[in-house]
Amino acid sequence: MAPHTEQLTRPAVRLRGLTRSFDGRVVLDAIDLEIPAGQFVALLGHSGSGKSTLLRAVAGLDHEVTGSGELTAPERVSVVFQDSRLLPWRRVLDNVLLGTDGEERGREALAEVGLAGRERAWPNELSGGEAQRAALARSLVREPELLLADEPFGALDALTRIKMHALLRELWQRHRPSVLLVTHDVDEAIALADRILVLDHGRIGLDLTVDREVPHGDYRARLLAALGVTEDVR
Ligand SMILES: Nc1ncnc2c1ncn2[C@@H]1O[C@H](COP(=O)(O)OP(=O)(O)OP(=O)(O)O)[C@@H](O)[C@H]1O
Repeated sequence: MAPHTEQLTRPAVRLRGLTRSFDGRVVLDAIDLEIPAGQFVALLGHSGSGKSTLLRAVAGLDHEVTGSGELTAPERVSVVFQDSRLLPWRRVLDNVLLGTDGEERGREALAEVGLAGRERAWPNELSGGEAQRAALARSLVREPELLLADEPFGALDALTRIKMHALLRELWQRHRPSVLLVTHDVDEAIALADRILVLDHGRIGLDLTVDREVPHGDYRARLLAALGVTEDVR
């Protein structure tokens, strides 16, 4: 394969045999995974199934991961968490720019997330949804090849969450990073992702490609079944 073609088709993330144990308890059990460049992947699983552990490993935040194989991730990675993690003593624009230069790009990123005019606000003057918008702007400014998001909308009310879904999907379409989104929410996963993984007993139990033409309900039933949840309460 020509080097150029190889670069275009090389996966953004590649895990081979990724294993993680805590006190002898295996949480990630020899996981193999490839995420192509530009793909939007959601990671579902029960509480405690290891979703955050997997995300932290890919982010390079876990230095104790042992694997029989490899863990490859792009150089430019941004991480968004459930709380915005804005520094309270810096204004919104300064938070967005932290560790970078290019004020103009910071202003543009704030405008992209609907926060034009709030550059000089303090983080405690923002609502929860606005703070998460600022966190998205901070991640965008770094033009990440990979965006890792750990329950980024988990603390938001239902209406704000719907707006944030639309925003994230729009930003992804414009910038096309690969995305790995950790979520508990089956509907969020279907609304946003092109591929949904279910983590179960340390392994990827289901790897589902989402076709936007197929009704959401079809995926919902399969995902709930994979998660061992039944909706029939009669
Ligand atoms: N630093 C740690 N030390 C010990 N055990 C840990 C540590 N981090 C995670 N674990 C354990 O690993 C398992 C997976 O945790 P993880 O946070 O990855 O789950 P999760 O799927 O993200 O859960 P949730 O959906 O509740 O956030 C849990 O049993 C947790 O207690």
